[in-house]
Amino acid sequence: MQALHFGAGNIGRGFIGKLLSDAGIQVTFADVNQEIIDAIATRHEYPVNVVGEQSTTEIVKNVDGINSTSNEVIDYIASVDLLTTAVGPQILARIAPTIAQGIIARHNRGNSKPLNIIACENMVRGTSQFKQEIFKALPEELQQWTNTHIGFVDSAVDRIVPPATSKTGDILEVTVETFSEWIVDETQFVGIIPTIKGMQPVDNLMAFVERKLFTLNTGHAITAYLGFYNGIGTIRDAILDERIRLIVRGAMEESGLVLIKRYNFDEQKHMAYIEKILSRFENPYLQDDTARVGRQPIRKLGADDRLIKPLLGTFEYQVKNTNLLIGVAAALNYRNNDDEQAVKLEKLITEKGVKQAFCEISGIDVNNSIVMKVEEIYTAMQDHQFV
Ligand SMILES: NC(=O)c1ccc[n+]([C@@H]2O[C@H](COP(=O)([O-])OP(=O)(O)OC[C@H]3O[C@@H](n4cnc5c(N)ncnc54)[C@H](O)[C@@H]3O)[C@@H](O)[C@H]2O)c1
Ligand SMILES: O=P(O)(O)OC[C@@H](O)[C@@H](O)[C@H](O)[C@H](O)CO
Repeated sequence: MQALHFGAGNIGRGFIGKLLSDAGIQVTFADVNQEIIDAIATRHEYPVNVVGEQSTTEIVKNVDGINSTSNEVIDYIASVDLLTTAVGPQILARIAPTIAQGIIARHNRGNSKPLNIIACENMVRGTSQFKQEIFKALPEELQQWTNTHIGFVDSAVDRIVPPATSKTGDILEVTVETFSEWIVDETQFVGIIPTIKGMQPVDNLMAFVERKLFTLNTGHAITAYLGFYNGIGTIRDAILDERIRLIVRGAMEESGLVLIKRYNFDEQKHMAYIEKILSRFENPYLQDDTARVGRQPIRKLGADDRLIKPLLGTFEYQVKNTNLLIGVAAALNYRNNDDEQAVKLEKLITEKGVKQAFCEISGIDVNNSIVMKVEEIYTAMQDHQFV
């Protein structure tokens, strides 16, 4: 089996590429970072440090690399069996026209073998959104053929992989936590579902996507924003601060009650899931900066993302939301001149006021009672009358 993976970054090398390669699949990475691609194409292998109480270094072998803007990519798409991505949600629309060209080439070459596409991004049904972008660039007469021969498989991915500095200066070396979870929607594959150790097919993906995004990522983001607010640089140090931990746990419990009601999760198991996540944030073997986890605050304040979607759920199911509201206000308080979206957020708040800025970003109606509460907490934080 052959796979083309877009994005040779942390998750690409440290998680998805590794699982595929471990399963005996020939993986080619496509990336815009020429230095990384050259290194992969020259060495055909790289080390992954799996760190925890028992740390190991594993070598991912038999991999290749190509520049994602080269024409060669089209040939790959025309022939591979699996196409995966871990590029970031904002990049999917950018690479969609290339995928469409590859599909056209696949069709024109008479390749009717199944191809499955899986976007491994922190998004709700990211592959389905990717499909829409790909279809915008496909001629109408090819759409039916594409629906028959190509599976667009949604997934949930969970493994904390921050950028790490290699002691030997190896630009391909990546450091990952021991935990990993890759869940895919078994109902969306075309052809036989490949057996890949560590990839779990399920028939109720939405429950898994929301459980992960609205627990781990909700808690992670709030840890990052409250950490930043308190001048703390790493997720571990932030979550070890008792005041922050209380709010983060509280926010995960609030979103948890929504999830329990929505998906009928077992309450005890869900609370254990939250505790496990808190211990993962504390991982002493990883250095994860609050700036990485807080990156792109406008995306994170979006209607379908980790802060607003669970907050709206608390109204739907009539559960408490004090801590989620603090998380949202902390996100609005995030300032980082190295983060394009943080700069844009600050500008929007300065120009329009926090209320208007928040409503524009989150899609929440200005008359919704949430808005006033968020504004109150935001202002208290601005006046340093907060944790
Ligand atoms: N790092 C984590 O802990 C983690 C865990 C789960 C999910 N994710 C998700 O995985 C995705 C990737 O995150 P990451 O942390 O690996 O980011 P990253 O920045 O380390 O990797 C992204 C890679 O995509 C490449 N890229 C950018 N534009 C491209 C293009 N046009 N074509 C090909 N490659 C391109 C970049 O050069 C980079 O190598 C995100 O959606 C993130 O939310 C990350
Ligand atoms: O990648 P983002 O920006 O959507 O979110 C930042 C982190 O919360 C995220 O990368 C986690 O580390 C990851 O989702 C763990 O599985």
